Amino acid sequence: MTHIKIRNQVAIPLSSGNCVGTFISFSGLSSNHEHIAIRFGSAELDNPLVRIHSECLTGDVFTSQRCDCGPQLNEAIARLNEEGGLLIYLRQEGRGIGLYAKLDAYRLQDGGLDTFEANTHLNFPEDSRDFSHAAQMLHALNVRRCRLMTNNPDKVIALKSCGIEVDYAIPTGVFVTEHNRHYLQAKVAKKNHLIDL
Ligand SMILES: Nc1nc2c(ncn2[C@@H]2O[C@H](COP(=O)(O)OP(=O)(O)OP(=O)(O)O)[C@@H](O)[C@H]2O)c(=O)[nH]1
Ligand SMILES: [Zn+2]
Repeated sequence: MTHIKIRNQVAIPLSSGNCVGTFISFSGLSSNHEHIAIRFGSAELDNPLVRIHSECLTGDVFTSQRCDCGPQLNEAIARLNEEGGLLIYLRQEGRGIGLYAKLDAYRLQDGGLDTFEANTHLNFPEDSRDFSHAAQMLHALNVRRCRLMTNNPDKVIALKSCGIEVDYAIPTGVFVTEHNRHYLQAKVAKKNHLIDL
């Protein structure tokens, strides 16, 4: 594994959750993206609560109802602030295909394809994300074991294959709207997400 180190740590007050997050940048990441870790409270490093969240500009910033990213991010920040822990925010927008391609995929979804079919129709894998960067960041933070907030079994498998033990997975809330029901159903049907719809 590449040798990665903490580059800088800066405390930033956040209105969401009315808390302070310490934003941690890294040097030596084997990625061109500026992935970031945010530490809340006095996160113990033995077995911390961790949320690994992939960037979703439309959902995280603009409150898009097409997905569940915004509510999941807010839920994670609130819980991490309460209990202490780490948010690993990966800049792999659109499951790794980028924002423009995600918008192309949305158009195809409006024509009837599901969220995974739209990706393959555009000649992308169903999910291009690489969670090894999250594992590298956790290693640099001296975390070898964590309690992961996720419904996605692939994240647990990916972390374990990179030497991070997942003590147990904590399900996130289920945030269904009339606009994201089809998106959530596809995650359950095709990627075994543990969401009770
Ligand atoms: N290609 C594509 N990406 C999408 C679509 N909807 C949301 N996304 C992206 O999916 C990713 C969602 O990431 P997460 O919430 O971390 O992960 P998850 O796989 O849903 O798993 P959880 O840990 O259970 O939330 C973000 O990068 C979004 O931009 C879509 O329709 N097409
Ligand atoms: Zn989203």
